[in-house]
Amino acid sequence: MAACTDHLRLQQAGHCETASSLYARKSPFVGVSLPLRHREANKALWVAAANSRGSSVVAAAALPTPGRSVALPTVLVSEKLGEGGLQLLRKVANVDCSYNLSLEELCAKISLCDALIVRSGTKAATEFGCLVVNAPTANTIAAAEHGIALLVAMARNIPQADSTLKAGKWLRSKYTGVSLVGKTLAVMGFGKVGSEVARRAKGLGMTVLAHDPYAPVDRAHAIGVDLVSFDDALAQADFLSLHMPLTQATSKVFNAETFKKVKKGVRIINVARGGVIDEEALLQALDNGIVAQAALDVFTEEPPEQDNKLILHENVIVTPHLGASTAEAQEGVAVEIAEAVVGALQGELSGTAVNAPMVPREVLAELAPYVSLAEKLGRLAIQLVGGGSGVKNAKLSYLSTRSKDELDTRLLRAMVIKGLIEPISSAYINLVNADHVAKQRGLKILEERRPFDGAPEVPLEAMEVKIAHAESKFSSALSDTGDITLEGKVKGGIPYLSRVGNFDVDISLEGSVILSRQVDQPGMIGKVGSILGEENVNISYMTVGRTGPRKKAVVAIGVDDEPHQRVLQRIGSLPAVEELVFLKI
Ligand SMILES: NC(=O)C1=CN([C@@H]2O[C@H](COP(=O)(O)OP(=O)(O)OC[C@H]3O[C@@H](n4cnc5c(N)ncnc54)[C@H](O)[C@@H]3O)[C@@H](O)[C@H]2O)C=CC1
Ligand SMILES: O=C(O)C(=O)COP(=O)(O)O
Repeated sequence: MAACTDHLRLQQAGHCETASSLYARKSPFVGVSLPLRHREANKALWVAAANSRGSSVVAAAALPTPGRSVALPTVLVSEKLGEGGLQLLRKVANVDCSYNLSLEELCAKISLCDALIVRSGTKAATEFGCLVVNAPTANTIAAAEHGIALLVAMARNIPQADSTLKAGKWLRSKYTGVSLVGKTLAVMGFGKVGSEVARRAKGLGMTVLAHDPYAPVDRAHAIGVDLVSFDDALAQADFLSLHMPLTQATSKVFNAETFKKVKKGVRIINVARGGVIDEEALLQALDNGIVAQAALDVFTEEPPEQDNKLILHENVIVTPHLGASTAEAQEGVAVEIAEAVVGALQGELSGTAVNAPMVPREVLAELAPYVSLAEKLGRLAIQLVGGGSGVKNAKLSYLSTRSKDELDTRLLRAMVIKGLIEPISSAYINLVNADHVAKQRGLKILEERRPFDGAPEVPLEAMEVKIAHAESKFSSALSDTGDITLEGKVKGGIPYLSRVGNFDVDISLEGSVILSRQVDQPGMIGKVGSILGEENVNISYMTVGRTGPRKKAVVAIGVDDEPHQRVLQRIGSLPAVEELVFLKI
């Protein structure tokens, strides 16, 4: 397969990241990962696939930064896209339609563009923080119609009869078919395509069952379909039509064991993904008559080898992944994907993202200051780590009136991870890849909600970030449990640091801050202020958090610029100052 070869070549050339290898089917777009890797870390890239399982990748830089704007974006369309979609794109972007690029050309171009639209199958890019969106609905009917077309064509041997007649043979008895009316069709996967197939099969007078562990019973009943177990579906079906996605759970789910459970002479249609069938096992089942016929639009490897025995089998009819290939579907898909890309380029969140949780726009607006707080807490916490203890566990606590359903913390968690990891790595982190990167680095994130009896319109009263069992270069940041502990709040839309370790503070989280622990005594603020004044460092604020009068105090001094090391040493050498740290916010 060309795509695989290209992928291999990329890997051999050392360009490709394993985790970002893209599921490629008809085209060499596996190479997408290469330019992603070589892009500037924070430059947006969006890739869109104009189909239901393919993908579009959106530089998730746009996600955690509400209101971010992209000036004159360039969209690379590297597979044919309907005119309606192109027109939409041209309104907001430079559109480069380059359909027959070599892998190298594609890679060169992609590094200069903001979005890439392809037709089939990417599912990675997560590692690079690129949001993947797709066009999941516009080809549903086309795929369902193709399923029905294959069902009927298979039952009546139409492809075989057609080709033999064209070869001059008039074979009437050889191609006696089977009737559909009264037969049982089991729809495996009762989603968008499966339910449309079911609807149409009922119109053909078939009894339709469906197996789908996640489908709502009501929706099935509304179409007059019973949901049954996998084994019941196999046991009852005269025809099996496959419409589930290819996942870990469905990979080769139709295998030698499965074929032992089917009615002898069952007929199978697959317009989903080749990988849901163990093709070797199907070939055997066809050879020994367990499966009478198969109609396949999709294959494990696409395009398949020319001598593929399954494809050449006389009881198998095939099409080259044509499920979505109607003029209407392609135009619909073009518009659907173009709208998703336009929205994404304008900083909106896509409703069709496949690799990121979707946060509705109104929720995003409400959470915006907390998003900033979360990142800053993470960023400060990591700067407080010292010694060789490492960072293995971070615990995030949300003090809120809201229940789990009412406060979606995924975005906040992602931003804490961003704050924790970005300062210590070259990773670019956003909502898409935060959990992935944390996991990759062995950083465990625990979340906890603490109920708060306050105004329900405030999403979050306070947020706490703890780095568990870490050594700190500022020991006052450690709570009693030995964790680096920071708590923050949002006041008037502005993020504040409200606690450091056991010390209550009140620090607006902007600029930079010098934290010092000292003995609470008269004259200290003046002394520190004079040093900073002499050194021409502008103070934006100074706050004192103390354990009690004349006991320990943590003084936070907001400064506009990073002071010279000498300045910090001068403050640190004041007799009352016990420890000192400079933190960039
Ligand atoms: N041949 C072609 O050109 C086309 C192929 N497709 C493929 O058809 C398949 C279905 O697409 P849609 O209906 O749009 O997706 P969908 O997401 O709407 O439906 C998939 C259904 O499968 C169900 N499912 C998941 N795991 C399952 C399992 N283990 N057993 C049974 N059901 C399971 C889900 O609950 C869902 O209801 C996909 O694989 C898609 O890629 C879609 C369009 C065109
Ligand atoms: O939408 C899907 O899942 C498809 O398989 C269609 O892919 P295509 O757009 O025909 O490359």
